[in-house]
Amino acid sequence: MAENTVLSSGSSGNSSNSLTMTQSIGEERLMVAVRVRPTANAKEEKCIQILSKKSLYFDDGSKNKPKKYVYDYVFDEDSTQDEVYQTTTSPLIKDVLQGLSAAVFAYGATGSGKTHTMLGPNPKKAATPSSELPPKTTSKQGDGLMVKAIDEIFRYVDESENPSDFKVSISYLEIYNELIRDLLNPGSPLELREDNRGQRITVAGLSEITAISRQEVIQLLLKGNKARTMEPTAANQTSSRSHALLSVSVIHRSPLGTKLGRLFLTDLAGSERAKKTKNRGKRLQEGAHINRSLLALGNCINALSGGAKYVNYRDSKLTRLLKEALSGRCKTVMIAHVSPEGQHRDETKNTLVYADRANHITTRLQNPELIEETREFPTHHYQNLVTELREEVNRLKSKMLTDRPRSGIAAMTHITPDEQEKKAALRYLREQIVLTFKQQMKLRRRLLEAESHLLGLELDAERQHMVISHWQGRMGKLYETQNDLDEEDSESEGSLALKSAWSELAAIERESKRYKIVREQTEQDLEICRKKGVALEDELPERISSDEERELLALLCRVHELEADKVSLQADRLARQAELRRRDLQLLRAERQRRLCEDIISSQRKLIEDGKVDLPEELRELYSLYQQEIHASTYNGPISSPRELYERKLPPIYTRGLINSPGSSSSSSDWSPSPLPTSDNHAQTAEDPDRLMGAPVIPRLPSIVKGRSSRFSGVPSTSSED
Ligand SMILES: Nc1ncnc2c1ncn2[C@@H]1O[C@H](COP(=O)(O)OP(=O)(O)OP(=O)(O)O)[C@@H](O)[C@H]1O
Repeated sequence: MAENTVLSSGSSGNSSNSLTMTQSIGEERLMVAVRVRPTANAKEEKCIQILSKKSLYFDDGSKNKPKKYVYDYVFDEDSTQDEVYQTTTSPLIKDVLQGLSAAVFAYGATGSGKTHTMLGPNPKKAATPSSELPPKTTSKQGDGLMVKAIDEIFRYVDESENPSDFKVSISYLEIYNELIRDLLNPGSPLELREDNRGQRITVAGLSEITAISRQEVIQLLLKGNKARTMEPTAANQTSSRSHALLSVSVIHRSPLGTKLGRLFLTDLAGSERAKKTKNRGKRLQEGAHINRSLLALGNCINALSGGAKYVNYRDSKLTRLLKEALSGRCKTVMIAHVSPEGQHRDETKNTLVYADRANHITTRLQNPELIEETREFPTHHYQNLVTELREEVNRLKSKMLTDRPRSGIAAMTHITPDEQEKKAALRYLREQIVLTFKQQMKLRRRLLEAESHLLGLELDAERQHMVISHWQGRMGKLYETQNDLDEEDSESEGSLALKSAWSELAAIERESKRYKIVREQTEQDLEICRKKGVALEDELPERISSDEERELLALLCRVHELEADKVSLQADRLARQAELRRRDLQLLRAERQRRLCEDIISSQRKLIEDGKVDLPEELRELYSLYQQEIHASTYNGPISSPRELYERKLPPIYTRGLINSPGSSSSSSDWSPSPLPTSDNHAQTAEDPDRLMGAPVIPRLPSIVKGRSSRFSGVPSTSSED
């Protein structure tokens, strides 16, 4: 399935990659607000006294004077949801719509009010039901920040000149016991992945659902909240046992380019003390996981606020996901939550200290990114499908549970002709439904295969383009089409390779066209088949009145379940394959760049030696190091200095391609690189320079790519071995 980037502004999860606009527009301090929740017991002694809208006193219960803490904002017990939203989150919405990333996270001990702030007083009813609100109306007072933010984004989009230029999508996940679960499409735990530089964190298979209205997003949010792990504990009747991360992406297309802005809203689970929460067994284990990840977060905050060069984000999934929000290209707000009662003094102190440290963290803001829609594997189609199927399963299951049939024996003893006819009709219906599903499965498989094949063809085409530009570079001439080349009538190695690449390209294009038609046709067939399935399901009896009907529903459930699992597995497999192919291509590019670098170095070397320029020592060393890297196999025995390595042990950098390159009057016979190595290697080297540098032809293809070259019949492969 798709790999959706979470708190990383480097790329969108669904279909976009960042382009080059990464100019920094300055550092931005992480904004910290503290919200004090209302006291449960007014008579109880308090450990917090609010001084102003930015400061408070904390009394640690000792004889020491209360300590003053200053933050960007302090919200007192009477603060409203609206006030908190307007101050902390609303200013970020404009940035997100301009293409920036922003994050808000709620921090605090268990029961301190994080979920209340993020989701409202009743998280499982996340928002005022949409039916009660006209489409353009803002959320109600009690709604949490998540709903209010979504509301504002859609208000902006709806009021813009061209609402269709915007695309809003969301993903919602929870981290429970160090496992990542998709809240919009609950299933097995998802994997975290990061690119090879550890910069971009993605969640493989996380659904990212595009929504067209506020109502739709809020429905999704509600669905996610229902799926979230919440349990009563002694400290909080509705304790969130997981960290929840909602990501809202806004893509804005304009004549100037496409911008991607993202808002990340995080409701962290609360830190807790086993003694206080009186948790046992499963709850205790959850608490341990929660505390461990929050400890990791605390360590990151400590390191970042202290200006540490190295910050360890790897200790928990939470910190890996929050990395971008804490240190990356993101405007970030932390809302720390505290309870004012004296009995929560220790937790409150911890939170205030963390919040104080977080106040010193800075993030690097960047100009809005222009993004380019790239050829990501199109998994959203499958994710939606899986979601639909799972919803259907739930609907059918709940129908089976609520509708009790008459006893089977009773039904058997009194079968009337009318009932017999009904049974036969039901059997027929069952056969038809199964048949339609089989057909749908077949079509979906064909569609997936067509998508995968098309993706492979695109990569093949890119490979051929690389081959073409490689040879064009070597021959010093641009051939726009194969015709240009035909006119030349040359039989040189380069011309032949170019001709072959152009003809492969033409074959790939033909094949792509053919598969696009197949894909279109399959999509149409699938739609017809799907409608037929829906019509058949409509014929199902309204209420279950017999065991046969119950069995039929059970069968349907099973078919849907199998289908959902299958589609999700297939999509996952194809996405992985696509990723492997993409990596193959990256390897090819790197290899090609390496060869170009070798050519450049050889060329410069030749100039230096022809001109009898005395080499500076550093350059000699660099040559030696370079040669040692590339030709480690030619190294034979210890050496005392880099100079010796350069002069005595290693052959020169020298390629046949260079000699034949345009603009070079030299040939292998008239340029004898000097100083030549004195070792035995040299004899071989002079005779066969390609032994050293590899043949200056088409880059070597990794085996996976090679294996796929027979994708279309009659077209020769162009790997280096050809
Ligand atoms: N500002 C507030 N106004 C009114 N009620 C609040 C406020 N903050 C919290 N509460 C109430 O206190 C209770 C605990 O709050 P909440 O569930 O939000 O805590 P939490 O920090 O998310 O806890 P946990 O980490 O255990 O999930 C809830 O019943 C909530 O409605």
